[in-house]
Amino acid sequence: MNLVESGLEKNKAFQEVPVIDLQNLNSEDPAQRAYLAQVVKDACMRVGFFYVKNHEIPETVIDNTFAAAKDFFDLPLEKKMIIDHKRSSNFKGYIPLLSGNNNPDGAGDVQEGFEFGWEPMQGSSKARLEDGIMAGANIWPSENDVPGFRNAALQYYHAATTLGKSLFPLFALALGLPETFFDDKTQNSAALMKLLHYPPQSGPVDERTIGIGAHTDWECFTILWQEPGIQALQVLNAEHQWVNAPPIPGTLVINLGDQFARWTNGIFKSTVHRAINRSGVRRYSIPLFFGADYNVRLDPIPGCVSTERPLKYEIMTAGEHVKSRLQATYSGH
Ligand SMILES: O=C(O)CCC(=O)C(=O)O
Ligand SMILES: [Fe+2]
Repeated sequence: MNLVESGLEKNKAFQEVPVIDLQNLNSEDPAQRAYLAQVVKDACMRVGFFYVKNHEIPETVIDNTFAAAKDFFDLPLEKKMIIDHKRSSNFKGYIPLLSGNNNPDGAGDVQEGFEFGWEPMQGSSKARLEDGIMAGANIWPSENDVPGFRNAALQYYHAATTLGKSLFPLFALALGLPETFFDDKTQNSAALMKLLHYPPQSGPVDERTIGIGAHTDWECFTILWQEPGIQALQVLNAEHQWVNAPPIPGTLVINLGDQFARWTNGIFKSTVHRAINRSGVRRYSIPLFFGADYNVRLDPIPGCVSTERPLKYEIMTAGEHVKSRLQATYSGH
């Protein structure tokens, strides 16, 4: 069965998000890697979301970043506004409550965030290729206000992008491509990371004003850490039911975004999701959006276009897509 045919077969509504064990991700045995790729392929075509265990981001790195996020969001608003994302190029820095609107029918997301992109660990001299239209330095809160924040956030960023890089060969195998297919398209770790804080919402909640409104992510895939013990994330299935994706201890969520949907002409699903915090307490999450290098054109991958499945998307570069989505989300509403 070719990719288009198996994509059509998978249109049944899922009822839960599968859990995938990454233990054999770097196995020497190609049969083990091929088996893992089959499991991933099913999740990508049917759900667009899966949990991963044995992801190898150390627990201490997660704990330190979680603690740093809490310290940052606890700062007085005027300190956070010094690094308002509107002052930076490409929306780096602090994103105040209600300033983003992921769902165009919504009235603003009930979350505040801090967003940044690649930079070397302090002390490293590693250089980077040009980011073109997505270029822009990170802006950080002062070290006096949140000691250790920058270092903790960068540790997590580098651990998560290492995980992200190691997933591309698996996605390539899942698409029937050589494992190295994405190597030259993902040299730069074009990944944006966000720390998010969702205040609780109680009583009758207006569907237009929730933690993060219904949306798809924009890059190839997202690596999402959710605070343990708090249900908030929901994923939309083909029957328009919201399926809960609660945090599962020891796992991260991986969800596909628009760049993979565009590259595969919709065979890999960029699934709609949202988050609502009705837990009564604050909730934190950490998404890292891992994309193709910003100058890469998202031409459809061989085998994903046919007469029954004509090209669905206008072709653009990865950076053009991310930039246009950022502008739409933060342009005021
Ligand atoms: O906080 C979450 O669980 C989801 C966040 C999300 O979907 C996003 O930032 O794109
Ligand atoms: Fe998302």
